[in-house]
Amino acid sequence: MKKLIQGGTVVTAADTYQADVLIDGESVVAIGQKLDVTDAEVIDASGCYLFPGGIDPHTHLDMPFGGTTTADDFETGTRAAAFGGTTTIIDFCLTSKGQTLNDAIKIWHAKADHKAVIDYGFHLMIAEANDSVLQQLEQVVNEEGITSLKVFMAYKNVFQADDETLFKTLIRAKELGALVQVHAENGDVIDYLIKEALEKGNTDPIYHAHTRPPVAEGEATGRAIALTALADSQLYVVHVSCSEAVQRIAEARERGLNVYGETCPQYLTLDITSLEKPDFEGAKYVWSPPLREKWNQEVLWSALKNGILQTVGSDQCSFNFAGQKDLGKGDFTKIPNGGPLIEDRFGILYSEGAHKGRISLNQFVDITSTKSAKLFGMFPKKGTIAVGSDADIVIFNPEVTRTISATTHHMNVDYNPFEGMEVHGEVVSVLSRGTYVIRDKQFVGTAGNGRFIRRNKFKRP
Ligand SMILES: NC(=O)NCCC(=O)O
Ligand SMILES: [Zn+2]
Ligand SMILES: [Zn+2]
Repeated sequence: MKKLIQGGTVVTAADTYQADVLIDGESVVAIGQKLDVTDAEVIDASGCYLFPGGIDPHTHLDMPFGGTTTADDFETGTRAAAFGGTTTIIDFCLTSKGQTLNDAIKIWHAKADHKAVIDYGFHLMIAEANDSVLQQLEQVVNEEGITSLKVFMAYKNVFQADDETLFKTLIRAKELGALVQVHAENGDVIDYLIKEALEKGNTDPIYHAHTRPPVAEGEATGRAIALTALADSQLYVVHVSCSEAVQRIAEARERGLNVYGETCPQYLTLDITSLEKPDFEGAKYVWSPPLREKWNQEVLWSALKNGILQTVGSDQCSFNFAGQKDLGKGDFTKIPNGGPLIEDRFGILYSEGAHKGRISLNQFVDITSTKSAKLFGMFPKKGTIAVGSDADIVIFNPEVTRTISATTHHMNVDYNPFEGMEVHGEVVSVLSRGTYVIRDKQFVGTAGNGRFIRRNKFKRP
């Protein structure tokens, strides 16, 4: 049966207007004032915004990391994402040296297919760029629809790749029409600083931050940009945390380079002091790059507002405090890096961004949905509310305030880094390709209903 959403305010990256939205099957088929439809289920959205479903461009679900595996898998993670207003995620498919890319992708499909409750795509990690891998990439991009490739410049002896690998990946990506992503921190320098800290007996969580200084992020960001310019390619810097990196991206964009950047809710709202919490609680706040001095937050907000950074990803990478984060008691290097954010990314951006006037309502949509759809080859099927687009729609009540807590969140993890934070606005219902996933704040979705998205090649937005 068709669905007619009545009385809501449609918000896209470009416009805000009152209209009814008619859905037939998986798509939006009409938008207009007082649509005259008799054979549709009517959904009353009076007083609510209708946002395009959020697109989270950065998640790690069911990922082995730091000697353990993330607490959320594709079922719990995508369910929590839907509760928070996200209808599409792009997860990072890991690879290792010697493994064929196809084998790695098969493993990631086995984790996701039959489990995801919302749509999903994959980015592909590049561990090495030998002739075989570079040749296999043709099939990955052209047939699998995996059109973004990730190179880690940090995590020495784990994921870190060298500059040759990054440079070759940039050149191949340009040939094939893929976007290269980097985790930009200087892993060699960090490795040195870590050894020095441990030798001095500095083992508490705060030393995670002290051994990963902003200059290590700024340097790697600048280096990745320089290699991108040399390769005449395209680059997306993930989880930008500090002014040093923002400056490099701003300069690159001013020069007309094809360079984009993402930040995350934690860098916009939390700061380095959280790592000093007593009783090892600082471990809950261990991300790489680390939380920074508070003044960086306003730099990041204005970079979002001014279009220097384009997206906000959750970098969802959840580990329980008990039994996982505590692997690093007595040695901060053993704390699994990452946190649970897939559920709160959208809501925090609305509340701290649009509600507080740091970004406009349309920018909120652009940053949480539209730009990711454009950069990652899904627009206009995803990322907007328009005739012909997938009916991925969030019905959002801006009038309510609520408090974030691990006791009420839906992620499979025993803490929430934003515990006690009051946020404005609440997701009421979520439709994924025309089907309810969340209805009146209750989960009504089905594991396996999420569809793998073969994405289009990179096109400069
Ligand atoms: N960011 C983080 O601390 N964990 C997830 C892995 C990564 O993105 O580097
Ligand atoms: Zn990273
Ligand atoms: Zn990540």
